[in-house]
Amino acid sequence: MAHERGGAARHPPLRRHQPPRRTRCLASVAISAPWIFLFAPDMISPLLCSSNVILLVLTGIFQQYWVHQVRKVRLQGYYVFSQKLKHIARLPFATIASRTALMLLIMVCQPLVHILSVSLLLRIAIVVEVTCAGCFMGLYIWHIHRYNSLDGQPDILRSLYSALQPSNTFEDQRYYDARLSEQQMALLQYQRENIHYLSEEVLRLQECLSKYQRTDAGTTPQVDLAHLLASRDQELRALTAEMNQVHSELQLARGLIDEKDSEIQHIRVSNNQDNFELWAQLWMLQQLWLRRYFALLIYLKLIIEVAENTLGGKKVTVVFVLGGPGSGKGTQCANIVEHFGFTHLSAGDLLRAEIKSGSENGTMIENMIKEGKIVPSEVTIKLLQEAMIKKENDKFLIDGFPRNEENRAAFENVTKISPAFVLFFDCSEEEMERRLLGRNQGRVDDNIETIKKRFKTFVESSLPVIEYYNSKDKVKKIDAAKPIPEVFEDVKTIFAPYAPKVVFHI
Ligand SMILES: Nc1ncnc2c1ncn2[C@@H]1O[C@H](COP(=O)(O)OP(=O)(O)OP(=O)(O)O)[C@@H](O)[C@H]1O
Ligand SMILES: Nc1ccn([C@@H]2O[C@H](COP(=O)(O)O)[C@@H](O)[C@H]2O)c(=O)n1
Repeated sequence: MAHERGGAARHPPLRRHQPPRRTRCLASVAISAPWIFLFAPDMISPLLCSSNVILLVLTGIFQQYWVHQVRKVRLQGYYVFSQKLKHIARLPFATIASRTALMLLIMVCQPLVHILSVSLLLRIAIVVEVTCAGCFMGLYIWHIHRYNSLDGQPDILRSLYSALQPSNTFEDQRYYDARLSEQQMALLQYQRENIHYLSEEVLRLQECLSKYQRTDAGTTPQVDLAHLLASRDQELRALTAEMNQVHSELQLARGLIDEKDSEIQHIRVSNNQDNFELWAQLWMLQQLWLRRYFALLIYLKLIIEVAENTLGGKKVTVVFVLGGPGSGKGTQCANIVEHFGFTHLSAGDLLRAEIKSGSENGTMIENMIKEGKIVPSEVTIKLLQEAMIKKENDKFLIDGFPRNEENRAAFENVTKISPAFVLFFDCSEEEMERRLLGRNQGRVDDNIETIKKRFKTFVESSLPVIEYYNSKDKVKKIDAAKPIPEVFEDVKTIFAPYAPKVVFHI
């Protein structure tokens, strides 16, 4: 962006303007009039006055042309510079107008003027007038020359926002109070269009959000989970496609501007002003696309934010609790629930409940558990999603999940939920084995044969998942070999940010 603008700024389209030859001729005639008309002294004063009036008219026309040029400088985005030029462009006309008025006054007051002859006074007036006008013209030409060698960037954006900026100095105040140029107005118009566009997008977003809202006061949301997730995925895909399209259109616009930049360089030599207009249009077009592009990026960010870590219309916090079998995950989760208000979802418990419910997957799950193997992800994820939706809470401890890479990837893909962190209970196999054999809860997998298989599965499949989250700096490791209360002290430190807020009742 800066490149394009800079490029354009390096090749300003204005050319240096000389005062028309006619004006110069008239000025010389006016200066030499008193001497030309020596043979007819009575003619000098009226002739001087009339030539001055003609000069005034011509300067007026010439001023119009300059003002038009200044407008082009402003349109190009050099607002401050055009403000300076605007005043200078008016000075020659103002000088000639005031001198003409003075000359006419001298003529009218002729009988009262005794100090110097009228003719001499007129000559002095015209010399001063021509000198001043010449100086101002020179100043204008010098400024134009400076402008043509200008390497800065247009200050249009500064002037556009100037009205919104607080100002301290008087100069600033004058600058801010200056009337908005047409270019500024155009940019404001584009901003308005963009705001309109954004508000439409916000409405669309709100519509999307309403789908996630609960429809009754009960605990069960009236929304089909699969449909909800599918439509969210579709929205994301559509938006990404739209953004890609806008991006390619933006590239196209940039390409065109680059092309026109080189043309403008050529035009600068040939003094063709038409393509400058084209450049201005392209610059505006690029601005439009850029604004649209950024608006889309913001929109995309919003959508992603909405899509991520959302379930049944609510933002959820998920903590994965991992560790070897018997490391004490379930024991500590119960404490966390009590102290920090989380909902505990044990993948193993959900699978065991599924067996008990007599579901068609029951036998398969039971066999997998007996073998210490990991049940296919879709079964476990479905159970977890259902459990999460059923609960009112928005803070979940997911215990014993993800157990392998497939579990992890599938959960993130399907739910778009990533854990706030992973709580890892680190314990030796000897200690875990001792605890499992002493658990005495009648579990089919708490026998030495299955325990050995479960340890193997943990090392081969679950540890890589912990490694994965560790590489993302998400693992909080706990020494789980310590006694239960000591382990919980460490756990408490980690969960301190999730402590329920103390409410003071008056
Ligand atoms: N820090 C500890 N010190 C001693 N015993 C513990 C400790 N933590 C838990 N235990 C005991 O070890 C046994 C297993 O604990 P727990 O069920 O919490 O482990 P787990 O990690 O959830 O196991 P699994 O993965 O098999 O479900 C329980 O009998 C429990 O009372
Ligand atoms: N994500 C999971 C979690 C558990 N399993 C199976 O359940 C068994 C018991 O799990 P615990 O967490 O209670 O120890 C486990 O050995 C697995 O067979 C699973 O498949 N997937």
